[in-house]
Amino acid sequence: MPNVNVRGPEVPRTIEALDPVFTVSNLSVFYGDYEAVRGVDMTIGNREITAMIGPSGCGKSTVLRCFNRMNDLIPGARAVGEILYHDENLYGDHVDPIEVRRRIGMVFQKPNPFPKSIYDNIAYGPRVNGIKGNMDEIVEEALTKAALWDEVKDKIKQNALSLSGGQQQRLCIARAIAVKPDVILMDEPCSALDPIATTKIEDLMQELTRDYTIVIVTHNMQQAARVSDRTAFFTAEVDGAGVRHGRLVEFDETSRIFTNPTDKRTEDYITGRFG
Ligand SMILES: Nc1ncnc2c1ncn2[C@@H]1O[C@H](COP(=O)(O)OP(=O)(O)OP(=O)(O)O)[C@@H](O)[C@H]1O
Repeated sequence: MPNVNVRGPEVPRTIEALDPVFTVSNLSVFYGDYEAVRGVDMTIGNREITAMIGPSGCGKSTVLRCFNRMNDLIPGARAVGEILYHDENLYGDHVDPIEVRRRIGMVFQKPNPFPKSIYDNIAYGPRVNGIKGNMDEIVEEALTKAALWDEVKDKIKQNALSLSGGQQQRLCIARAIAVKPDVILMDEPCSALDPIATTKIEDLMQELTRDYTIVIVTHNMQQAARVSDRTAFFTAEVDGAGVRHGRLVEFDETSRIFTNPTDKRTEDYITGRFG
């Protein structure tokens, strides 16, 4: 079991990350010459929910996108440092980013179903990935796991855009599940949803954590406190030249981050004094 230094500046502490899926070491991410995030060390535990919180622009989404190499698709974006995925270098020469994105799915802030039937939204990924099996069963299983089957089973050929926002987001989660991922990344998945739809997604996350590892970026601290096992608090620091860089301030079990954080900046943020 590797021990990971937690970036708790004055009093560095260590936590033991059980069975890490990702081990991030000294990760910096650039957009062109701009170093958006600097020197991140963290581990993502298997079948855990890890939340990334912090004020706007501190690099949460940037780091999240490194976990499935989505930043590769942004011209000029570059990750430096190391991310191990199950002990393998995620950015190694032999690694296929398409396969990475199948294993490590992503759900975005705004539900983005294809303008196709509910059925075809789910079936698309398995088809293009050559997943074998009875497609009807694959579709039903994914929708069931995403807690949507009962609501849509009678209108499976209907256009997905006819669903409510919350249903569309669960459809996007079902779509991610259908290609049999290992990890699901979620970038503010509830920010466009009402409280009831948000609760459904949060309940769903708790269910999904039995089978999947989840990393979520959220602006909602209560959400991080409610759903996650570990929390990473990021902030932006201004360097001598006046340039802002995202930094990971503190990473620990969620209960500790919210009750007894090590760093004053974390405390100020979670108590609402900052951000
Ligand atoms: N595609 C891009 N090109 C250039 N700069 C970018 C790009 N995406 C993000 N940045 C910059 O990187 C920094 C971190 O942005 P990022 O979106 O990761 O932060 P965040 O913490 O997720 O913010 P928010 O909470 O507002 O979504 C910001 O200064 C942002 O302007």
